[in-house]
Amino acid sequence: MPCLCRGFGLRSFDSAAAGKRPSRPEGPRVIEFRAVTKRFDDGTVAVNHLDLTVDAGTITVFVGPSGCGKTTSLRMVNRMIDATSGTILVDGKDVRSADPPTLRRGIGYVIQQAGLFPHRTVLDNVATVPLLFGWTRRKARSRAAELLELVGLPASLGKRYPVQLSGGQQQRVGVARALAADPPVLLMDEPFSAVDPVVREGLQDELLRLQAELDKTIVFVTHDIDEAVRIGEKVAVFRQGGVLAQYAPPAELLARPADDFVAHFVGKDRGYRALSFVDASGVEIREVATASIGDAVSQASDWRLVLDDGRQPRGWLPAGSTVDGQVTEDGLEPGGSLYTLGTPVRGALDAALSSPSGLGVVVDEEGRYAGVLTARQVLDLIEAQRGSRR
Ligand SMILES: Nc1ncnc2c1ncn2[C@@H]1O[C@H](COP(=O)(O)OP(=O)(O)OP(=O)(O)O)[C@@H](O)[C@H]1O
Repeated sequence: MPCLCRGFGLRSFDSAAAGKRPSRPEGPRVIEFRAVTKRFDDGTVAVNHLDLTVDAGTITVFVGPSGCGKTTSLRMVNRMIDATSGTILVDGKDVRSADPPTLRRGIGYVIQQAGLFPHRTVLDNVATVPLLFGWTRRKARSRAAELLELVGLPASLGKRYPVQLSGGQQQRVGVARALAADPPVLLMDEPFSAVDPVVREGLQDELLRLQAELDKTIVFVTHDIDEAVRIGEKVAVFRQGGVLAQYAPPAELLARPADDFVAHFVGKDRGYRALSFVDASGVEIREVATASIGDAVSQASDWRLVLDDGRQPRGWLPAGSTVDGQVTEDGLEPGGSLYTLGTPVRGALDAALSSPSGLGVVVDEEGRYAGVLTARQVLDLIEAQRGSRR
């Protein structure tokens, strides 16, 4: 998908709104929690002495079991909840020194099930904040249309009401609405938890793509560790009582959990999942005999990979099989997963293990055959990398 955000970044928004609100720094902002505690009136300690720095321009994920203080921590940043003690700084400024509406103008907020206004069209939902800033209706709607495009929604959906959208589409609208003021900080509270796993993965990819273009400081709350390690550059694992158990990049969390609680929380197959963060560029791929649909192959003495006209893999011709005449789709065994060059080693291992020939098929970014590799090669690489870390 082409970059759709060019030309309507912060500057264009500010200039269009010139005179309507004070200017503010442009870059992403750092968020610091310093000894932050939240005790509710009934005595519940939701967050207990939290010390944590969210780096500017990163996606940081708060994860942990239900009731461990993730949402409370998030809401203290935009002062929907005030801390009992300690300090939260956004770009070095104590959030308590800002009045909440002004503070929230620089902090987008996305919640589960999008929280859209049901009686407003999709376009008007997204245009809400620009209208609050005093833009004309026409200009606000045109900005909203740009944002819908940015989050991958067709313009035709703008006229619908939220109830007429799928869950995934509603979430995209929620993200578009939160981006409308081009805030440097984005808080996202379980934004994708109400949609099915496939849609959810698409939304996660979309968020990563958006972030690569927009460079926000994003704090993302989830109770799903897989989501956390997929999108987080750093992950904060909370335990009951609002205590921070570990704060680390995903690879470190999986490889070196701080204690039994974190080890249990990140899951029993964490060793395998950690392979998502291991570079596979050291694996040497090799050639294998190939054929095309329609080729005449009298006797296949070894596994042969069958490619289509565009050199994309179609399946395997089993070793020892005798083929009379041409290679046809019917004579093929379905291939395993494909490993795309330049992606993590987990995909390479999966390609080898899922291939009927035992040879994992490697493709380039366009999906064209590039070579094959074995599980043994991948395991040797993993061992070598472990050895070099010791
Ligand atoms: N207004 C309140 N008054 C009293 N206790 C509260 C209040 N809001 C939240 N809590 C309690 O604070 C603790 C932390 O709640 P919080 O919503 O931050 O957890 P969470 O980790 O986001 O949970 P979940 O994953 O279930 O959303 C919980 O024990 C909750 O019951």
